[in-house]
Amino acid sequence: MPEVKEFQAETKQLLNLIINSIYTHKDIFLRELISNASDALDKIRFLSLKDPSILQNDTELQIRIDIDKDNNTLIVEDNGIGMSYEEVIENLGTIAKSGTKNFLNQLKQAQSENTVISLIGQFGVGFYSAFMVAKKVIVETKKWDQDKGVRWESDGTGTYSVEECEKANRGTKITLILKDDLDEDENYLDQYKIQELVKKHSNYIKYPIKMKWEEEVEAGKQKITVKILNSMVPLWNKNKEEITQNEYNEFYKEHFYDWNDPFDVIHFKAEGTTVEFTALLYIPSKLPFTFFSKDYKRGLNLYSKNVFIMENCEEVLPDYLGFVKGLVDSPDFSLNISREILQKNKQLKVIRKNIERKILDALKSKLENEREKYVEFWKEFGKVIKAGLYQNIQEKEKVQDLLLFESSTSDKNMVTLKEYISKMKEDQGNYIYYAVGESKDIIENLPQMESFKEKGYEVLYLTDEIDEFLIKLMHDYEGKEFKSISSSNVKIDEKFKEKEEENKDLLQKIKEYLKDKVKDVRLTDKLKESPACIVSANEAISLNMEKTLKNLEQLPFEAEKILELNPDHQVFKILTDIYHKDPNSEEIKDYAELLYNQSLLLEGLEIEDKATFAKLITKLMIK
Ligand SMILES: Nc1ncnc2c1ncn2[C@@H]1O[C@H](COP(=O)(O)OP(=O)(O)OP(=O)(O)O)[C@@H](O)[C@H]1O
Repeated sequence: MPEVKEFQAETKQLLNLIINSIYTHKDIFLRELISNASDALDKIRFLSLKDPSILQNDTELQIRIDIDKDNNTLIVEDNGIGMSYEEVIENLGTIAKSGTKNFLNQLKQAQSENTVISLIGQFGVGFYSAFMVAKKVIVETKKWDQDKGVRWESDGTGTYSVEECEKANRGTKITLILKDDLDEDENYLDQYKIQELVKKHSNYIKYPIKMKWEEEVEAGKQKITVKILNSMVPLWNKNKEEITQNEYNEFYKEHFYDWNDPFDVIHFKAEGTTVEFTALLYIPSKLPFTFFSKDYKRGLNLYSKNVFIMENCEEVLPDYLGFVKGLVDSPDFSLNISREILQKNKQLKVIRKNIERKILDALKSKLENEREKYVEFWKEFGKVIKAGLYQNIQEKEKVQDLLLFESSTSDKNMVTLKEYISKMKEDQGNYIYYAVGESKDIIENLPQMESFKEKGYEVLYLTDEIDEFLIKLMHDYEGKEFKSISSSNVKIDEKFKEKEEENKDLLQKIKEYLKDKVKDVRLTDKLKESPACIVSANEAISLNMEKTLKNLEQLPFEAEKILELNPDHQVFKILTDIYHKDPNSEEIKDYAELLYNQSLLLEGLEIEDKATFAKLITKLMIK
């Protein structure tokens, strides 16, 4: 006679909730049962390492799934370690986990199904999840060292029965008599559905998961074979030496939905640290087109001993490396890890740190050893890395050496900051000079570039909108300060100070004419060929930043401008002549307008009064 026993009070409550509150996510029951079977196989395999004879003649460790449509049942069976009578009662009648009470209290207060699922996810209901899909569950099990088997049966509503039984083979057979009201997409008697679930959640279980497979070979003729549903050996658990580049690439394309081969593969095992884990990471070669949209999912997939547990876990990947794809497998992850728990998890922080370092090392190595490939990569992902660095400027030290720039002396391989400072001229001072503009061409034609070229100082070309914001935030590299060539206080030579003094009155006059347009009019020694340029009076907001911010409608005011004149230019000489003849000459005003507007044009800025500018040019032409 079977013994009828009550479930422990907590188990009863839990079962009640599972049966009555969960309508979605039911698929995971199969993963839970397969994972338990795999654990049971691990245990017997472990014992057999010491004493192979305990396997007797049942040596192929495996999991079998059987579909019995006639009886509406699904069976998951293993030849693992099995359970004794006491163990069955202990394991399948109670919840031995600490925190059960607290968990159940929270569960009772949960308002929505999502909260219930999330809580259950955190706690892990394992075996009991079978009751999400089954109206009755029968467990027949035989422990490896026992003669008799045990049969356990329950409908999940309060009691279960347990009795000794005859069972030929070692291991556990779980029979689910499926609920009658399952949805159409919950057809667990369909071989394709089961195959899909196994592939999705348990593909890398290391024991074969076998199922009878029916196929129509000819019209009306069925063939039945036994199919192994899972691929078993996860690529990431193989030795690196055994994996070809092609295998790595195929795995990437299959799992991460990319047509292109990855730019780089990083595969490593971390042992001896506080957390043991294996990571297989891919740096794509092309930026996904959804990357900047909210549809793009960052993060790595998590596995625990080959069992898939979560997609796109953001916690293991720093934000600024969000384009990296891949997975992490750690025996330390709980199968039912939830997002809430993840955020507080210390192990994940360790993993994240390790992963970050490996990715940065890989990128650095590409930069050093395969420069051309790295330049290609940079052209795709540079913006992302810069944006990431901008948001986490505290990461500066780690990332700054990965940055590449075009510059006045670089070739197609561009230049790193390290290379820049190694080439600095002795009389250049402590400055890394940069120029901002929409393109290389525009920058090269900036009047301010002239004297830098002459002096042979390298100038970084900042052509991405984010560049100047980033550079300003970085402030310096290895103690060398970033300095814009358009900055109003860049002085290459001090000699011209006297000249400024000599021409004070003229400069004042021009300033009066340009009243609201400029904050100041000065002389500069930055110009060679050009008579004048415009710079920003404010170090914090340059003219280019003004342009960007205006486009984003982020800036309600204009950057204050300074007009700088080249005292060695013919135009300036003419101006001084006019001024000396007649300090109130109208012509000075015309020149002031022309120089100001011409400088705006060269900076790529709008001329405010185009008609007057055109008139002045005409006037000049017929003079
Ligand atoms: N197929 C099986 N073979 C042997 N023992 C099993 C099997 N399935 C379950 N058990 C035993 O029942 C226990 C309870 O299983 P359950 O799935 O509820 O929790 P768990 O596996 O310990 O935890 P979790 O599933 O949350 O990781 C297991 O720890 C195991 O001892």
